[in-house]
Amino acid sequence: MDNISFISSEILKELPHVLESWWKIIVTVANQVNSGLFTNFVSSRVWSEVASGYVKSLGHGINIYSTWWTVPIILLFTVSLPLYLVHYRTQKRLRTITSNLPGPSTLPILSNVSAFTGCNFVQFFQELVEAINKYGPVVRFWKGDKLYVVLSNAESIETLLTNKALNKKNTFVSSIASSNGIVTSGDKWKNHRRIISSTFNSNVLDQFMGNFVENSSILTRKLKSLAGGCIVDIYPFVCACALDVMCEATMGTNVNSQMEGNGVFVKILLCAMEEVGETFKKPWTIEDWIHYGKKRNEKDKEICAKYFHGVVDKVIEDKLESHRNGFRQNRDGKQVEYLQWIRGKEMCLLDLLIQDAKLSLDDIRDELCTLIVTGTRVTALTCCYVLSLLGVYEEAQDRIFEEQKNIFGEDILRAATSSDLSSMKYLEQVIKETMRLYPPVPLLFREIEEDTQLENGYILPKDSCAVIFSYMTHRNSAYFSDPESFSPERFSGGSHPPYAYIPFGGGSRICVAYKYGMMEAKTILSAVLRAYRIRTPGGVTSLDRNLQAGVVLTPANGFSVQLFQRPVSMISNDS
Ligand code: HEM
Repeated sequence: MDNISFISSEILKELPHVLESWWKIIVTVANQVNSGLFTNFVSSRVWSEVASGYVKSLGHGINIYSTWWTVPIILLFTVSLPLYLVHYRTQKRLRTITSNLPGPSTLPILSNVSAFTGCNFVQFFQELVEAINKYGPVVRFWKGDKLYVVLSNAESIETLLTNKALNKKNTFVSSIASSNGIVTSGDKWKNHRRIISSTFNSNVLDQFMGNFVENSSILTRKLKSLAGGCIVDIYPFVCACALDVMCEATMGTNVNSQMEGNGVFVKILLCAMEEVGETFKKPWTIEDWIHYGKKRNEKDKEICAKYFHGVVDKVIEDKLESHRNGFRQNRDGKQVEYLQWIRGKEMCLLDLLIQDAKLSLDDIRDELCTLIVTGTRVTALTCCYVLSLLGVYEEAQDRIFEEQKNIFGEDILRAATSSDLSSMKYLEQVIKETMRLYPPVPLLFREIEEDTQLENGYILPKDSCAVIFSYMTHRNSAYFSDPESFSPERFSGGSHPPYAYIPFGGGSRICVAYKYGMMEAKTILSAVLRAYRIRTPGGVTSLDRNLQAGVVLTPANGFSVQLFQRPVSMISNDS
């Protein structure tokens, strides 16, 4: 009896709220239908008519009750009331714990989805930035019953990244790379991370120099045809270079994407990168619906994935053959004895993965694909942001060129060595400052598996998801003076709280290849900047206006620069 009276008093208390929120939901859904967003989701003509009828009725004062679809609407309304009350009761604890978290007002059921639906990915990024500016460094968003807390203060980030119990990522899957290996958690992650770390461990990084130098030199030759002042998007060129480097490092095979620029392999890889971004860009809003819409392209994606996996599988099979025969081919094409090789330095990641008896063929292929797709893009983006900024801040570019001349002297054509890279102090500061302003991975996701108290008193409840927004942390004046300005010198010895600067993440899931990534970026940038002067006609505003955040931070309109060949060029004529 008590229960019944409790429920009825709850109903009475909540009734005005339910009525108001139901109406808001109807209006929001109807608007979305009318704007075509739901065309895949709500394909039935009846549904479209129902909802657009509502929109029309709202706008033009049509009497909605006189039309035939009033019956289903009333039915829906009646069903929604008890459903909403059940929802209200199950969410009570969560809502009480999180009631003090700042954030935009929410609609029941639709939560904050409506705040983001309909905006493109650039607008979405701007909305996110504005939310932090408005509500502060901790902002909550609801997507249905799922709570996302966006964090940008160094103290909360430290609490999260250093807590070993909180290292489960929210993963995103593409048709080429699944989320089974290094991006998962638990024992599988530990085992895969151990193997991958040994490949990119700082003691063995020198072995990659040949790979970096060779592919950077191909890049500078490819760019030659673009030099002379025309505006070009350098991203596809740098990406192809990073892809060749990555395939060589992980599989011991160069896929020659730079030399065969129209190759299917590169194109598919670029599509796969976009696809991961697409499914990710609106993580707490409409990704399920985007997935639904994308089902139409499922066949194409399957074909692409099949091709991509076919290339990778072929490389794996060749390697397995060498392992079985006791021989393998070294980089010069010579047959080397297996025992000699096992002690040698030429072990690529694939060799190590094959050696691990626990890994299946699918595991190996998955891991390779994940690394190729992720590692290629972030390194290419880092280089492109640096080049674009140097095209704006020409003094910094001059200073880098001076440094390069001091290191290479007369022999500006010489291949860089790892000791040259260590001497490129100013270039390193420029890369670090660029990654501060444009962190290639701007959002880190962590699934919260236990209630976690932050130092500022807020509680992240179990089953919520923390989103670390490093882009905003890096631009916080509490950690960096004059944070919007480009000032590489700040990395010449200045200090900031450790978790205020996290371009490679932090804690147990810090980037497994960050030293390798820095070396690769330095080698590529050194080669390009010794050969060309860069200018960025649109300035930083064109970059900033078009930023979009997904798995990675990219400008929607690419990286448009002008290249001018330097008088003393390292480019040979045999391109
Ligand atoms: C300069 C370029 C790079 C940047 C800025 C970068 C950034 C990052 C960041 C921020 C994370 C942490 C993600 C998180 O905590 O959720 C990460 C993780 C990771 N990165 Fe990098 N990365 C770079 C280069 C690379 C390269 C070249 C590879 C591949 C060889 C790579 C492989 C990985 C892997 C496998 C992880 C996951 C580690 C784990 O979860 O245990 N990264 N990277």
